[in-house]
Amino acid sequence: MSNSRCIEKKPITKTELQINSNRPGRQIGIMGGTFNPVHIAHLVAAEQAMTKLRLDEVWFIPDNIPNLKKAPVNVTPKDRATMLDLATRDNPKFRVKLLELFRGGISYTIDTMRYLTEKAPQNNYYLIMGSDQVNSFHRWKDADELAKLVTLVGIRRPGYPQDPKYPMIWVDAPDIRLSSTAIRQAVATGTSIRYLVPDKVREYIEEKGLYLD
Ligand SMILES: Nc1ncnc2c1ncn2[C@@H]1O[C@H](COP(=O)(O)OP(=O)(O)OP(=O)(O)O)[C@@H](O)[C@H]1O
Ligand SMILES: O=C(O)c1ccc[n+]([C@@H]2O[C@H](COP(=O)([O-])O)[C@@H](O)[C@H]2O)c1
Repeated sequence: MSNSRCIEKKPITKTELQINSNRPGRQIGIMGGTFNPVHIAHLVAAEQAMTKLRLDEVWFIPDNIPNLKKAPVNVTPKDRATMLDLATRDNPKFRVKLLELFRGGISYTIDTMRYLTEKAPQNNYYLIMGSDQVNSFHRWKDADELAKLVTLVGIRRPGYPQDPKYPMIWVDAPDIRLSSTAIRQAVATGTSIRYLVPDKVREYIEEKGLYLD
């Protein structure tokens, strides 16, 4: 299978559904993010990539300090990880991995993927990202090496035209115009976030009084 194949906007065909069925090893999707907080677009992107690419699991990996954006304020890494756990618990194929939080410092995806590929070289890794990240991927640390270690998977994100500079697979998923920033702003202004995040995440945000200022 070629990495440069583009399945964007086309109906999924039988061949595409079988895309990974004969690749040896386990097929693991990696969904990295700050998840401040996790919202439904993260979950939809992961589920669509997992089912359409026939992945065995998706591992959600919250970053500690993000490289190219402002570090989260007024929320602890534990809060972000707990919300991720609450959001993914009912899906047996979704896993939360805290290795970037334990590693500390700025989270570079290359460090994570070097570690994972050394630890389990039999696995094939698929780095799932929205088109905002696709467009800035060339600025990531050691992007050339990273693009060789993993298969890059893009999910279209409203407001961010697709402009890939690296070969990748596009997975067609429903457009959801939503961001963690919008969730935080909604809470701060007293607007409902019901249905924008899983109920348990909303309850956690309310109980802990997160994002009120
Ligand atoms: N609405 C969306 N559609 C598709 N992909 C998304 C969407 N929101 C986030 N993603 C993707 O999910 C991953 C993690 O994103 P992140 O945790 O930074 O969320 P965010 O909503 O972009 O946060 P913030 O608003 O705080 O920057 C990234 O690859 C991002 O591109
Ligand atoms: O490794 C890098 O240089 C790098 C630069 C920007 C983003 N990332 C990763 O991309 C994922 C989404 O990032 P963000 O900023 O949208 O939360 C998250 O796992 C980040 O660690 C990684």
